[in-house]
Amino acid sequence: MVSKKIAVLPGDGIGPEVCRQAVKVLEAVAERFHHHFDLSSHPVGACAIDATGNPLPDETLAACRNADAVLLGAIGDPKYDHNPSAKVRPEQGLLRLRKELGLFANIRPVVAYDVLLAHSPLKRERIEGTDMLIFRELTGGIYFGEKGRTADGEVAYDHCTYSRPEIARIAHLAFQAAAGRRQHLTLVDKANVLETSRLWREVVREMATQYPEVTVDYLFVDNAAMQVILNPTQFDVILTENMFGDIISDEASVIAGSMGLLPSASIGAQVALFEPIHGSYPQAKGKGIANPIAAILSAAMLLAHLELHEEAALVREAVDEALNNGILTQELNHSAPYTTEEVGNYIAFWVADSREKQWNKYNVEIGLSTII
Ligand SMILES: NC(=O)C1=CN([C@@H]2O[C@H](COP(=O)(O)OP(=O)(O)OC[C@H]3O[C@@H](n4cnc5c(N)ncnc54)[C@H](O)[C@@H]3O)[C@@H](O)[C@H]2O)C=CC1
Ligand SMILES: CC(C)CC(=O)C(=O)O
Ligand SMILES: [Mg+2]
Repeated sequence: MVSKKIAVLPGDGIGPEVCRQAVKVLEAVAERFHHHFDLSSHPVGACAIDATGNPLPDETLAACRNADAVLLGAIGDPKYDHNPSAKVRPEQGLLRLRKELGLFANIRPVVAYDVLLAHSPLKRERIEGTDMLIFRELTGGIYFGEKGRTADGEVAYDHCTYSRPEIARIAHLAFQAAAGRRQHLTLVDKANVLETSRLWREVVREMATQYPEVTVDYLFVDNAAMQVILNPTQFDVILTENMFGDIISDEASVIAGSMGLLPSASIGAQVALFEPIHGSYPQAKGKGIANPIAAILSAAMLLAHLELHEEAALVREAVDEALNNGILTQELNHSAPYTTEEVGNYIAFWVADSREKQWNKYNVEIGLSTII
């Protein structure tokens, strides 16, 4: 039995709906394994602005610092997206949270599920077998550089800066991951144009001598954007800066079949945070159509981070079971879609119950039930 404090930040739009399913699955894990998860909910994003005027209230940040792990839904609201002059924005809450917690590495696994190959608009033979890990730098680059306007408002700027230590710390993680996988790392940059990208290349090239077993490729981001959907099986670990990683990973979700399938882990020096790669998908809010699997797989990554590997494997197994049995939301199951809640219930039930199910199946298969 373990006892863990998990801060839950549902956020905006579909965030609360998908988070609820992930929490249900964590509760099923706690029940199954007799763990104690202290799950507390805190506002971030637009809902936090509405309640307090601050997209990251002090209380929320303190709860995250105090927790063993953080689970986040998504932030963002059209009332800010459609108001470019808004001074306080939901995204500032998430960016500040990442910075305050020192979450410099965002890890986004992308796989092509056999059972969903037909759901991707991409050709089956191109994507079959895809298994890549994207390491996206998360606390630097253009998202965090100085931004502003000239006095007359006619010129705007967003500065992109990277330091050698900022690049080195995530590059080490990516090399280590590659060493434990298929020993292949691709740095995605724009070194033909950007000075920051040239520094990324320099650092990675030097570091490569420390990881002789890892083959390193260098790819310009425009070419990478094409290669990721043209020939994704060539990639093992992709390492890239903040904005390129944001864009490339949304694109890569087409391989899996839906944005609603891709989880992520953000790690750094302190507490780690887990969130789906998608946003608050406001068009779907309250309709019960959002896919909760990205959030549930983020919870599985959270469990693995807490060294609860058997528990994480069970959640992934339950997700596979849902995929294999067509227990899917409408973007993946057009003919007989399940709701967000139904998919969550199926997975949580499977987690809570799977051992008995396997045991019963085992009994029947070897005839134990007739012997005993
Ligand atoms: N980490 C975060 O909290 C993020 C927040 N955002 C914010 O979210 C808001 C909406 O941004 P968008 O650009 O529309 O991106 P989005 O990721 O919310 O939605 C883009 C599209 O992806 C699909 N999608 C997303 N989540 C899905 C799910 N769970 N199930 C099925 N399909 C899903 C839908 O087709 C949707 O139209 C904005 O305010 C934006 O700033 C965007 C990205 C990340
Ligand atoms: C909403 C942004 C701050 C970031 C984003 O799109 C992401 O982290 O995927
Ligand atoms: Mg994004």
